[in-house]
Amino acid sequence: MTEILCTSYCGEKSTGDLMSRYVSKEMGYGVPKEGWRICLAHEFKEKRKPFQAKDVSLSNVWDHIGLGIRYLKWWYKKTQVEKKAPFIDMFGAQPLRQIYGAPLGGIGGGTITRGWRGEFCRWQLRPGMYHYKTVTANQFTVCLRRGGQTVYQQVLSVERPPTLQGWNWGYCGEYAFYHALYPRAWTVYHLPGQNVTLTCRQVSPVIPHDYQDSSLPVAVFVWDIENKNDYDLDVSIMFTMVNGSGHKDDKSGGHWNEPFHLEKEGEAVSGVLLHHCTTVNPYTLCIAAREQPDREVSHQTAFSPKGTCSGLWSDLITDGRLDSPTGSSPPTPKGEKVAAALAVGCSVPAQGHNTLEFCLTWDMPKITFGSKEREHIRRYTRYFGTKGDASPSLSHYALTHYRQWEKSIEEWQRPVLQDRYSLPSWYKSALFNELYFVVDGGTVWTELPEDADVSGGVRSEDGGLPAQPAIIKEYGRFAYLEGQEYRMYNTYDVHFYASFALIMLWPKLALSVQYDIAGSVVQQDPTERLHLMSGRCSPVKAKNVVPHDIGDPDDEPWQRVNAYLIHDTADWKDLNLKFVLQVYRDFHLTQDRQYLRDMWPICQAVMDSELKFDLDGDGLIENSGYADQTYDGWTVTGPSAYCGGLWLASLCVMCKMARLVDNEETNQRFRDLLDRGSAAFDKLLWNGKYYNYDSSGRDLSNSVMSDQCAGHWFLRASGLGEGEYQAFPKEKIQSALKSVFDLNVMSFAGGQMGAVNGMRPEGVPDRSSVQSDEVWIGVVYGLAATMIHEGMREEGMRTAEGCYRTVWERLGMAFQTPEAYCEKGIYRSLAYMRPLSIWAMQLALDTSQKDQTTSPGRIIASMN
Ligand SMILES: CC(C)CCC[C@@H](C)[C@H]1CC[C@H]2[C@@H]3CC=C4C[C@@H](O[C@@H]5O[C@H](CO)[C@@H](O)[C@H](O)[C@H]5O)CC[C@]4(C)[C@H]3CC[C@]12C
Repeated sequence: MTEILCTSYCGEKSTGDLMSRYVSKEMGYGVPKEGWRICLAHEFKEKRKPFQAKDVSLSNVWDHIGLGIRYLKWWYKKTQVEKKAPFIDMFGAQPLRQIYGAPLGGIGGGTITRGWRGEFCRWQLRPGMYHYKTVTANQFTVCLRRGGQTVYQQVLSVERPPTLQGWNWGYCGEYAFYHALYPRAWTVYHLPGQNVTLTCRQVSPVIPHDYQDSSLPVAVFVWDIENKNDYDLDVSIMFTMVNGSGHKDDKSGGHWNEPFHLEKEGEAVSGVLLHHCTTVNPYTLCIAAREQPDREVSHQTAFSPKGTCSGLWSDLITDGRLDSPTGSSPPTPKGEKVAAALAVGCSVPAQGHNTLEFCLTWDMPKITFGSKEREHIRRYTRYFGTKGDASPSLSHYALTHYRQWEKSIEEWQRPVLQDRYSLPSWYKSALFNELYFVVDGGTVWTELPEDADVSGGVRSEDGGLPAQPAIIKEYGRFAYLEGQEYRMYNTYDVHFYASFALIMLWPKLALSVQYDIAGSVVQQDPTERLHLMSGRCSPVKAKNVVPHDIGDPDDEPWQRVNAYLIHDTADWKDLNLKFVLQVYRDFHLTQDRQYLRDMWPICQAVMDSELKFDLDGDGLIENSGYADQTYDGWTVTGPSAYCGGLWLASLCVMCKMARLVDNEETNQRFRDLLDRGSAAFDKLLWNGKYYNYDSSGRDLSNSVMSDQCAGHWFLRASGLGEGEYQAFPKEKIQSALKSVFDLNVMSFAGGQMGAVNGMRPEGVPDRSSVQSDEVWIGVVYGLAATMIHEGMREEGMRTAEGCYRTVWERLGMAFQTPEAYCEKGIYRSLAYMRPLSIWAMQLALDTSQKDQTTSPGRIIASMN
């Protein structure tokens, strides 16, 4: 135990590494202690590559040749014939860019990610479709004036781009650092030789349990200026923004800019609207500032962001303000781009401080997905309308409400940051910063159309789902991608892990997702299609099974589910069980009885479907000899620790739910299955130390799987796992977790990289498949949560710490945590959903701290 604590302590130094090039002593204005901090001059030494076909080991090539050929044919048809983007592009994986910081914007209105060096570099305005492009002209520039003379003017960027040569680039990164504690981030710039420190605080309205402001496509930038000189200064900050996102559409012509001023309720804002007039999904960007008597706001409606761009530079340098012409700019001719600038100035007394406030908003109220079949209305339109004229009022609202947002954010984060359970620093950063994916997961949050019928008019015999569930009507529809590179919405086997963030922070959205999945369970799509792994054709969606995902944003999500076509997931063993387990966990945490009543028939239906996987009738399901579960590249045969464990846990919660709905007969039926299934599980899989990977009897069936206790994890997260609702003997779970800690964690990569998915008992990673020697960060956080539930808190923290430090401090993958990495060289699928499971650790910590008598509903309420 001592050793664990020591390593953990020493590990804290890693943050120091990210700051080793920082030369200033200034620590900025109001920057919190906890979070992810990096000097703008930092360079990550290790440069990893995305997993490619060439990385498949020789021993695994044979198993994948068929898939490889079929994928290639499918890819060719998709990209060259249909001219569409494949949902997974094996030949177009994003190279690793070690640049990302916290995204801007609330949930589901589109996102613009800024890099930690300040660049505007990752765009998701078209719903679910990412576009990675740094727009050079999008910058903040500072102008310092003393006694009516400009003494310093600098673009706050360390870049020295080949364009815009009339601007003063190349700010020295050693004088600045970035600090992220999502949903806020700070950049502290000390201005060398000027005795001035600027702190830019970036605030997005991502507020737990708030279903209004959290939907707004806005972000605020608050600039705190500290003047440590003995003389007064006039300071202006200029915000420049191109009309567009660095996409080729920016030059398609017809875009125009327009200055505006809006005054209401005694508060005024002004700025520039940048109308982006594309035929599909048009939008308006807006840069704005709060007007105050002692602040001067000025603008440049339009400038061309090419050439040297010296005009704008001299405009500002002359008097610290911009020309401020009236009237709109003409529409851009084809081939030309346009940009706008907004400057705000104030005086900062000697040894004093002052503040400037800007915001960025984008208004794309109506969206169509790739198929363009239907129009969807974004959630925020409920409050700001669908006309596309909301930017001024969005800006006004953001600039007059951001303080309240910050208050709520601080109240929510305080108990964790204040170290209630002596939590380590890295964990506080991980917990909040990993939350970026709820917003930057290609997330859409829409209104349910009046004519929509979630259950497709299909009712099960004993009642079934309402056509328009009240939760979806009131709280809208929510979808987030499996990953920015794995473009499928609400991938359910993965959401199982990630769902902890939603159920703990926005429980209504978690339930809304469940209603959509339940609606899809009762539907079918008999269209036959080829599945790439098996090479066989089968229907797109079978009835009474949980879908893999609810569709591809480049097609028509919700309407056409199961974009994933590698396997026929109607035959997957984990999806149905993951639905049942989530239903009960959600009920336990929300105490929503209507939800339980609505989901109960669906749970029964999917459990009945699942029962067909118990071919020998021993009460335990069998895997089918291929990768028929979330580890979709790792073959599993016969009863297995992972799916068998999920099955037993599901039987257990079915008993519990049967009791709650007063259905004794069903309780008995599942109790009988549970008794027989547990005995079979024990007999077939327990080896005295841990549960074997599977019971195939292959050489590798006794591999140690890091995720072998997933079923038990969910029982514990649901307040079960003991007494009447115990599916696994306590001592066996503890022994299994200890084996995983000793082997998958401590015997892998020096105990510094989390838990490898599969480990051989002799201490070498299981290399029998393309996924067994990977580390899945989201699985590791779930494993850590299980350890915490079982009283192995030090081990859990140590396990999770390895992943955080690897991803955020060593590999430069901040705000793009991947699905997987291997010990050396490669990673797979950047910006992935599963790591949101870190919130399961928080639930475990909360649960283990709370008095046994505390009602579960209060765990969520206390996060509120
Ligand atoms: C003949 C060549 C030398 C060999 C070529 C082989 C390649 C074409 C394949 C080798 C490995 C395959 C990939 C393995 C994993 C994948 C992940 C999967 O999607 C999601 O994965 C999650 C697990 O990470 C899972 O939980 C989710 O449910 C899935 O939606 C999609 C396929 C693939 C990328 C797979 C593709 C083909 C190979 C690269």
